[in-house]
Amino acid sequence: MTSSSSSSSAFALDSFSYGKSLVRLLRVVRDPSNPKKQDVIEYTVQSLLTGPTLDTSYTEGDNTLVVPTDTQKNTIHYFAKTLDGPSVLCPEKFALELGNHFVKRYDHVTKCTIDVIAQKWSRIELDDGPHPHAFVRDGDEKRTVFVQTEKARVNGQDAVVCTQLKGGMKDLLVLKSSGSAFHSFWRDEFTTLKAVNDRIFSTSVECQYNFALPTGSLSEYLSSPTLPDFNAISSCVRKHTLRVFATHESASVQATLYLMCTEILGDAPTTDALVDVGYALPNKHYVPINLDWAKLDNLTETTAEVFHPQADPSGLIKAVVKRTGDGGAPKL
Ligand SMILES: O=c1[nH]c(=O)c2[nH]c(=O)[nH]c2[nH]1
Repeated sequence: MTSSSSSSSAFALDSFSYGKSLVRLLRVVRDPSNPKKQDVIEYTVQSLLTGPTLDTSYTEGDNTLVVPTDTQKNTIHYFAKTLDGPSVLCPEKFALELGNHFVKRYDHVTKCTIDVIAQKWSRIELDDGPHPHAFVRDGDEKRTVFVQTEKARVNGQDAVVCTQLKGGMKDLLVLKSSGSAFHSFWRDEFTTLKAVNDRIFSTSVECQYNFALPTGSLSEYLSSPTLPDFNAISSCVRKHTLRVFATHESASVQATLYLMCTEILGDAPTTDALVDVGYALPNKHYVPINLDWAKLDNLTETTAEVFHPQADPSGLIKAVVKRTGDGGAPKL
């Protein structure tokens, strides 16, 4: 059936949002007392707006209320330029400022989501200390932020509130060549996997954590002295992730993942602002290469030295751990 012959009453617009993705920017922040001492951040930002009266932009081609995606991109650039150093250098604060703006500025925009991906630019360390304005991309790892903001009534007043606030990281590639086992698993007629006491464990860490949501308006939260130290929490998550990965005598990816989460949540007070921590860990397989043809033993746990990195398939182990007292059985 062509669209012209179908009845429009058979359809209802169910959900919609629109905005700009892949808005890339680099911001330089100069130290006022020494302009050659600088910080940089490089962000890839996405904004998505929605609101009930925007439905006619889809159903009737009515653009009257459409804040163009180009305007959203300009706004992201404007905030990157005008926010002070501490706000722009922290991706959570940057995302919250944008989410607050889009919902506050436009009466008909009732909800907004902001995604920020922060690239890694580390200061170059020289023999005589850190360089004031030279940086190195020392890894693919990125810091991630997801913010959702909405219109609401707070203490009888119109306000913008934050309904989701997530930090995280992704693309942190790690490998350990020992200290990882996998045995005693379920066996049936489909099983060919051999149990191992020692194997290579490699994963590209993706981690996401939910911050406790502000109870009042977002404007109040952003100017509050008790705002969490988002940068310190990010460093803390990274530190525990790497420490647990390196030191845990791993029974499985699952067991290491769970320990990472509990170690992070247990690191009070640094992480008291977190309500949960979750990971998605691909198990990137390395398979010993058969060198029997050369009469070289390379296939046992103790003799395997040359491995084939497998592009695919990989395992994928995911879980979220929250503090107890939140109630409820695990969501499967
Ligand atoms: O740590 C692991 N967990 C699994 O669930 C699994 N499954 C598998 O084949 N290898 C592994 N390794």
